[in-house]
Amino acid sequence: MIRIEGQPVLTAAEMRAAEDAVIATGVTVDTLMDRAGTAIAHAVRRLAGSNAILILCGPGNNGGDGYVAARVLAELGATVRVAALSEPRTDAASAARAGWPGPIEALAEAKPAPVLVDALFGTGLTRPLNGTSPQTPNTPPAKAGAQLGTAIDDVPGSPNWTPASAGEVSVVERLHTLTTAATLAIAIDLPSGLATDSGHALTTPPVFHLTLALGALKPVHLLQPAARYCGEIRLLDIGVPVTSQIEVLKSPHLAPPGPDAHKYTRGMVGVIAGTMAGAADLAALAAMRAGAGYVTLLGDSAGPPHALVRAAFSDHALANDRIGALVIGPGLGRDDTARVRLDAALAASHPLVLDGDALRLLDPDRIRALTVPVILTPHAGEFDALFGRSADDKITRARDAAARTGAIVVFKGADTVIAAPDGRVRLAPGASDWLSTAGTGDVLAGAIGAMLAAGLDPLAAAAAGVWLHGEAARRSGPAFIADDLADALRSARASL
Ligand SMILES: NC(=O)C1=CN([C@@H]2O[C@H](COP(=O)(O)OP(=O)(O)OC[C@H]3O[C@@H](n4cnc5c(N)ncnc54)[C@H](O)[C@@H]3O)[C@@H](O)[C@H]2O)[C@@H](O)CC1
Ligand SMILES: Nc1ncnc2c1ncn2[C@@H]1O[C@H](COP(=O)(O)OP(=O)(O)O)[C@@H](O)[C@H]1O
Ligand SMILES: [K+]
Repeated sequence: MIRIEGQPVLTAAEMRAAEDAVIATGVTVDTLMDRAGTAIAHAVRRLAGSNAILILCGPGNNGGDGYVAARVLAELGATVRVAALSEPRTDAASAARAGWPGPIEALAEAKPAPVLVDALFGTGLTRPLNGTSPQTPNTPPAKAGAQLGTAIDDVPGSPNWTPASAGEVSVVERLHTLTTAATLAIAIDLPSGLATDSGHALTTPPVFHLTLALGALKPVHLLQPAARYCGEIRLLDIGVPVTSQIEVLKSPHLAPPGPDAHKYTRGMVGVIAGTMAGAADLAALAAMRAGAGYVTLLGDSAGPPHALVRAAFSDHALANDRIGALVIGPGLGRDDTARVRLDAALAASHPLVLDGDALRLLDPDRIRALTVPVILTPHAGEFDALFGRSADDKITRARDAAARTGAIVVFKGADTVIAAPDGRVRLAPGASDWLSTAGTGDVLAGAIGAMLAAGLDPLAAAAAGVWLHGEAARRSGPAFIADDLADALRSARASL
């Protein structure tokens, strides 16, 4: 089981193409399935210990993986049962089923086991399991068992399919019941019911403890709301080479200061204050705690820390050519003073982190015209205001916005997506939900400013800032405030 940091992320079609490329070299689908099932069996064996295992197998190759895993688990001495939704519909899955020597129970009647393995549907699922229309994006997890529908013997989308009537047992209901009854619930490739590429739930699955991704991570493992059904995610190698412009965020390489360092070599950050001084203070504090050598706050502000160099806002102060990054937007306001300060900041030729109100005062064309490196850090509301609303997935939207503006776009949220104009993307694995408190975005802007001023290239700076921010939140536990988060950047940095 491989940890996910830094791993490439592939869409369902890209994964199929990667598999096809291997198949074109003479490796059979059955061999790939055998590798997947064997890797699953060894992972499940390690996790399950001596507990009994129930594997639910669907009609496609995800189900095929389940049959192979069952056979190998039995060979390893595990207590394992298999329950099937229907007959296999692919040759490879049929062969895998034929290789399972034990009985096959009907899903409708299967009794729970302490360890539940969901091999019902994987990347092939394109329709809701219950035949209803897809859920709206970003619907939070519903209560287990909330979506009912598919009859065991009828497969949605098939000519004979009809919605379940009273008395019939639905696939989704069985999946919820058996998963909830298990002490360990493991999804194969992805929880059945989720769409692979968009992060949407086609049908609400139960929440799993662990998902074993086969061959590569997929967007479903990182985008919300899908990611929160996956639990912990581990990758299994199935011998299929994969590359992608999209990667999971990984811990940055940040060198500590050397003996020849001084405050300016570590990076000078300018933070421009506005109507809400606290927000700029937080960004400045965060830049300091993330490791900047010198942070100056331009505008009205008071109070600690004493290490923060405060100065009145002026074109002269802005012209300091030691400034390696300018952060503008947190608490800036949208009044005439804000506009004047923003104009001056854009004219000052320093690399820019544009956040909060600065994003409300700008349009994509004006950002595109800038000749300095630019990092945008919109939350969903700011993103919609700047780029318009869209039904596209979050990766596509962030990429399009980066291409349109020529800037690095950090599209924030519980699933932060970082996109570069050349198409490279970094996906942050689920950060603490306690980040949903005022001021944490200001802290992120400051942390990214510190990374940019330290000389990292803009994509690396954005990625390092998001990583430090997420790690600081993890270390802060529950109910922290943005001030605590800024302070915790220090221990996040120390952990590297
Ligand atoms: N292609 C390959 O070479 C490999 C694929 N692997 C596995 O194969 C999976 C993908 O296999 P498949 O493409 O067969 O897809 P799935 O196993 O996800 O199942 C899709 C099957 O269900 C049907 N279906 C789609 N939507 C449905 C719905 N709403 N209700 C009922 N049936 C529905 C489809 O017609 C198809 O028969 C991966 O997730 C992975 O687990 C692995 O075995 C590794 C090798
Ligand atoms: N539920 C959540 N889980 C993880 N991270 C979150 C969640 N909600 C918000 N965040 C993160 O917290 C920060 C909030 O930023 P923002 O909305 O700009 O807040 P503010 O303007 O109050 O500073 C972003 O970095 C975002 O990615
Ligand atoms: K599955």
